[in-house]
Amino acid sequence: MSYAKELLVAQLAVQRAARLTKQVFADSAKGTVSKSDASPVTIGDFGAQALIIAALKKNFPDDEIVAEEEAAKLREDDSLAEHVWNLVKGTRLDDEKAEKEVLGGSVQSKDEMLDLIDKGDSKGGRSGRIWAIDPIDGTKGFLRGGQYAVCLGLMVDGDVKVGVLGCPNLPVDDAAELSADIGNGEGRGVIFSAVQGEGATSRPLTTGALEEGKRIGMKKITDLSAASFCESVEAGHSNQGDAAQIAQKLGITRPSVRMDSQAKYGSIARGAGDIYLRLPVSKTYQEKIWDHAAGDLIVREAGGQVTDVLGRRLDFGHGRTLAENKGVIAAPAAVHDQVLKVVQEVLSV
Ligand SMILES: Nc1ncnc2c1ncn2[C@@H]1O[C@H](COP(=O)(O)O)[C@@H](OP(=O)(O)O)[C@H]1O
Ligand SMILES: [Mg+2]
Repeated sequence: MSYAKELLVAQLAVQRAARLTKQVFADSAKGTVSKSDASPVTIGDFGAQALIIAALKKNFPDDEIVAEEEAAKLREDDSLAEHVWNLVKGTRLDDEKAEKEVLGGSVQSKDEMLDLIDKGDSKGGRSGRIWAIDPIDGTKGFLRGGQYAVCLGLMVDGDVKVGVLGCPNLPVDDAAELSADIGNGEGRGVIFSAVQGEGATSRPLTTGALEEGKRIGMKKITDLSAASFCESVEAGHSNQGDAAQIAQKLGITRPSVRMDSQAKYGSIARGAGDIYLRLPVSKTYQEKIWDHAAGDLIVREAGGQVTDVLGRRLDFGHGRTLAENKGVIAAPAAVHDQVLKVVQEVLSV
């Protein structure tokens, strides 16, 4: 089974949505809609979700979609909806042909936009074709002026087949050192992609699918003490104390790099950094599939292994959440077992 068309549509959809988010990012208020500490939201989340779903519905009308946002807030507040609509109708790819022939052109009206946003309400599950969308992953990073990612994955019968991550604030250069710093914005913007069984690639976000991607691969490390690892900026998303103990037991001396969003998966997949740990803080939190689907495939296709802290593969067929998993360990396949063992010692699981 070839997923060439799905990959092309996903890359162009992410490229166009990322373009919308960049406009919001450039604004000092960052389009904040809600500052809720648990899950802040910006107008960029709604706009990017509408544009991605428009492209998916045009090309794959029967596929289901699991997306993070819903339009209820916009339906209650027309000036907010108008604001999002202005962004959505004004955002196109430079390539007119791709915009029209692949993405299906613009959304026709504000009402259509609201309906599209609400098409991301699938329950997910173990059968059929289901897309997972996180329009702005790492919203807290976005609001701080840091890293964020536009994320899209296709699952078929619960298995991720296509993954695309648009990271507007990561360096284009795959050889750049691991850092969450966005500098002055020069040389930034990369899109990571993978298709199951076909490897992972990166290319500049601005050229999107119009240019061949470059193969990426995880760093080959044998000595774990030389590894560098990354984790969430938010202490509420991943236990940083446990991570420090794990690093110490592995003999890692370099401080962890803290970075928001699935940009962490993309970074280690291209060998900028080696290990991504996401260690449960609360016993009850269930990870969301849109926070991991694309990254999980990209890392595995780049030569990595991704499991939870109990060593189980992430189960994307369970529904909208990874209810059957706890935490995430992403590392080069050759050393994943070693890392897992130490994680389990420290967490006593
Ligand atoms: N208590 C918690 N534990 C783990 N992840 C959480 C969490 N609360 C929120 N998140 C998720 O963490 C994501 C960001 O991950 P990271 O810390 O790697 O940047 C958020 O995505 P959004 O920013 O799309 O809401 C959100 O879904
Ligand atoms: Mg997210």
